[in-house]
Amino acid sequence: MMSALPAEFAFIKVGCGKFLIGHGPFEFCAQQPAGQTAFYINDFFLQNKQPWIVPARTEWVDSLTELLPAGESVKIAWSKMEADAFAEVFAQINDAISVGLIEKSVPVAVQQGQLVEGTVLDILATMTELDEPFISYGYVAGGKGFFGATPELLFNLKGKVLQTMALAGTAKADEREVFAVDPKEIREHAFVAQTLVAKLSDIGEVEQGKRGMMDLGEIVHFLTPIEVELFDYRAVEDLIRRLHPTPALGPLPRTRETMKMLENWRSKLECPVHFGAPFGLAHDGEFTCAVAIRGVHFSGENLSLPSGCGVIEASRLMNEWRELRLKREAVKKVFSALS
Ligand SMILES: C=C(O[C@H]1C=CC=C(C(=O)O)[C@@H]1O)C(=O)O
Repeated sequence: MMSALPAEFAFIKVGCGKFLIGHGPFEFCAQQPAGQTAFYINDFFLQNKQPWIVPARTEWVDSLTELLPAGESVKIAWSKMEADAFAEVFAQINDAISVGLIEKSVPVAVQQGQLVEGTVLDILATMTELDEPFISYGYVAGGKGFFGATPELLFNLKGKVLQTMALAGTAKADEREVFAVDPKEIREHAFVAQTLVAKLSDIGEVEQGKRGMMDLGEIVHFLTPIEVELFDYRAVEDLIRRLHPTPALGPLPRTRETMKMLENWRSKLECPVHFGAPFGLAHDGEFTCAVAIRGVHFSGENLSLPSGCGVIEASRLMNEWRELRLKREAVKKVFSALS
């Protein structure tokens, strides 16, 4: 029997499937609980010691709205986006690139908002329930949480078969022709694809697909599908640490030092801790892990709408600033109450 969402819940909907809802209270575990349905929810820097979350019970539903209370109207006071802090970080990334410390990093700009009327569940109730290639995800507990619809899969694992993708390079859909031949976008994408292949080549037989385009309506991205036949069975946690963050969300090269730089930039720009983090589900012998982008994060009445952009040597501040807005607008379109 279906029941209203409790104060603590997690959900995921992969592709054209149903929503799996995990109802709290949750049990938090350090290791993947064998043979049980469990969510994997960590922060971006993988600092959560108990990222495995076992719900008290789970249910599959066709639509989330069935579980949500009849929506109240929502009013949000959004702050104006100020470019100063982002411009400063952008300049620091440029400096780090020019002295050869990094080739790429991914700063995040955040629009802050204040919920003046309605609740976060009323926002969730306005979600357009998207199918492939989107993965819808969410986690709410203790008055805090986040939800979104991401186009980015970190990986899917079934037995020894791992599927992943390089997803990077962004344009407005009506600029797809010039995007398709833009050397800066192609290079930015290639960094991600090459890094994924390099990280996977020593643990399996890698098959890299052709670079294509993922069409999300208003936005397009470059997409390279990658499939790997692993030499051995591997723990999910080990694969997450190997792959996350890819240069779609993290620095290239990824070292302790470059991760620290990104941590400083993200905290200066008030990026929510779960933005860009792995969000997974282990169920029925399969593990699916999304990259938690294109969502809204909240704590009480305070909302954050983060978006990130890959910065390489050829990146220009104005273009990146526009891309960040494009990505925010895509989220506002999915959750109409945010706009
Ligand atoms: C970091 C985000 O997008 C990533 C996924 C696709 C394309 C991206 C890009 O072109 O920069 C980003 O790597 C975001 O949506 O906030």
